[in-house]
Amino acid sequence: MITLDHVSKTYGSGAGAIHALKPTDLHVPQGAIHGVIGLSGAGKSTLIRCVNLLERPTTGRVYVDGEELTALDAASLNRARHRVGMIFQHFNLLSSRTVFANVALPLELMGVAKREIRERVEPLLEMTGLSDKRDKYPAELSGGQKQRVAIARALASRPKVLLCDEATSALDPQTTVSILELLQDINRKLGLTILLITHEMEVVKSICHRVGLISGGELVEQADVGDFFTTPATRLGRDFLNAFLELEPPQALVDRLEARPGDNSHPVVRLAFKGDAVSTPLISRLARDCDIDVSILEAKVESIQDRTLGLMIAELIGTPEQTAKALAYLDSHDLQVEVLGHVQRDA
Ligand SMILES: Nc1ncnc2c1ncn2[C@@H]1O[C@H](COP(=O)(O)OP(=O)(O)OP(=O)(O)O)[C@@H](O)[C@H]1O
Repeated sequence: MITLDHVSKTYGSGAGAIHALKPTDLHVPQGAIHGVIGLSGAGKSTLIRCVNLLERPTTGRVYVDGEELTALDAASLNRARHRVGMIFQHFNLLSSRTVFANVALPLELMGVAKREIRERVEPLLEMTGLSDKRDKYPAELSGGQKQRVAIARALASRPKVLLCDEATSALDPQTTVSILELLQDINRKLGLTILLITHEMEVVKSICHRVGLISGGELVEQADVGDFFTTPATRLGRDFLNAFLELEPPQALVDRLEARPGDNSHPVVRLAFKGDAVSTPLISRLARDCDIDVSILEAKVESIQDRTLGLMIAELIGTPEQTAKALAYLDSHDLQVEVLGHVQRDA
């Protein structure tokens, strides 16, 4: 439904040029909810704004619903944009128009007759839970209600694709949940394809099917959400996941961690179990088979959509030979092992 073929965006030229988006390929199939996550300045906004050509890409081609937008003249692009709705972090409503009139605006601009506008806007207000707010002005609404108006307005032209630019970043956690549920509902009921950008893992975890991680203007990894939350492929992906899961070793331990093993030190490991490994008594087998002690420092189990993820920070206590055998044992099983460092036993 959305295809980016080597799309890049460079601001400025010469020595001062900013390569906000390096040549990027992306495909979002019909009906999918696809997230793009990244740190501030990574290029998220640039990427999403290239999809509807709010930013004209420097190179590459953009296809939506089988049509190459980058090949269209201004009038055809204007028509094609009706198939691409967009919502923004700060809602972008017209303060002088009521809720009804804000939602009706795109239809007025398309020249739709008044009666038909009414027939199309009323069900959208109902779907977004705004029927009793139809005559209110944006200033009289909460942030969540404003975003609902923006969603209804984006849907007015019956788009095939909805672009969400940090749509929940200005909302409190509870309102965020209700807006994400609305987006999921719309995706299911209307089969609408959604591309969203966010810096919040919670958003990706809640509603996305697939996710891309963007860094320095590059999509550095793309994965199904279940895989991204269990086995991120990049260091940055793991950093996002660890920050989200809040599974960091206690500071007192971090202060004692050394990069290299010492005479009487033991490895401290972070383990991520997924699938069957979560319910396997791996740690007791590890202790038995490798003849070591395992001191569990932190542990938790998370549900990520239909997957279960177990996480643990543990110290492996034994002789260097025993702990080396234990690490090899862990490596040979279906889990992710990261040695965080080594700690002196008697320190
Ligand atoms: N119009 C512009 N002119 C020049 N540089 C720009 C322009 N827009 C964005 N940039 C630069 O491009 C890079 C990517 O910006 P972009 O807004 O896409 O990042 P982002 O991931 O959306 O960040 P944030 O989450 O902070 O909004 C940044 O270095 C930014 O400063």
